[in-house]
Amino acid sequence: MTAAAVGLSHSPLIGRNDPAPEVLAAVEDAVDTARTFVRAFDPDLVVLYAPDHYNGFFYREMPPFCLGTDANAVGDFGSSAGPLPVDADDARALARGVLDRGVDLTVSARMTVDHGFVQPLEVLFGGIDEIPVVPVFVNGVATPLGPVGRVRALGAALGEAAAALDRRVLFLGSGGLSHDPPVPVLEGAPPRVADALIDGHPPTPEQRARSEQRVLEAGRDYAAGSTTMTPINPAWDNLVLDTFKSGRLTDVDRWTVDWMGAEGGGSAHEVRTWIAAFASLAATGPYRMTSCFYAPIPEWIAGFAVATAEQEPTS
Ligand SMILES: O=C(O)/C=C/c1cccc(O)c1O
Ligand SMILES: [Fe+2]
Repeated sequence: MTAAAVGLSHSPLIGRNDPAPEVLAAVEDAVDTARTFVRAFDPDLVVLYAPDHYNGFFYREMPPFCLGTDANAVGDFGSSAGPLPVDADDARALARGVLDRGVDLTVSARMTVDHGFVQPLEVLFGGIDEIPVVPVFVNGVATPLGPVGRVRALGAALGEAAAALDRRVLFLGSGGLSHDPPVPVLEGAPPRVADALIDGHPPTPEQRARSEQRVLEAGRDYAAGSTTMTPINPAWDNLVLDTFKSGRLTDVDRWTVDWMGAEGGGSAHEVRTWIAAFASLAATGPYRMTSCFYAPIPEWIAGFAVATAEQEPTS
């Protein structure tokens, strides 16, 4: 088995509320580097760790992690809708492997996913149906959140399980780093919002348009410096990236949920997907980061990063 990892921030505001042309050009360069890396690695399976934004997972049952043996994208914010090409046999084998290693994993035979899963597939592969995937939801939005060390344990267990497959596996983490978009919060929500967060009534097109407009306006406020949300925190983002670069992944076991939220805002927990992806790669042997780009991009409400990593060659 051969493995590599990519971490990639997502934002539904890409293409809708863009930063200055020179920032956009730097992002495009970095994403191009990641695309070239992925093309050269030539994966035949992507294990995709991503969060959800109350499109597929709700408080009626909110698992910390969930692996899909089948998945369908809702098409929020203009992202692609429809089925993901899930490799169900590999998905089942990986689920068994994770459970055998003592990590309690929920399995879904009909997972619903949103832009968190779709955007990295579109950006790196040109669409959602270009490569077999195993989608793994990692809750990074809905509190309460469990210990960060359990996310590392999930990633490590899945990496060990993947090592038994005769595959070229790309572990892909979607989200982060510091950012605080207006994602609804159950605690203190008015009854209509609370019902939607618990039961997940599919929004009408008008409701979806209104909530997407709210995110767009939040991006404009962020860029104008008039936001009341937690600002992007480049110092914290660089600490997080340095942790992945150094390979000292056990450091994350000391990261608390409160500390992450205070430093990086309500959606900084999306970086859990990166932790899982790098822990999976680390479980296959020593790795090295081959590229790492970072820019604070308030227009996208994103401490935006893209990083690639490969296994150290064995001598
Ligand atoms: O409202 C949502 O569903 C999410 C918005 C968002 C905005 C910026 C960065 C992100 O990671 C997001 O998910
Ligand atoms: Fe997100």
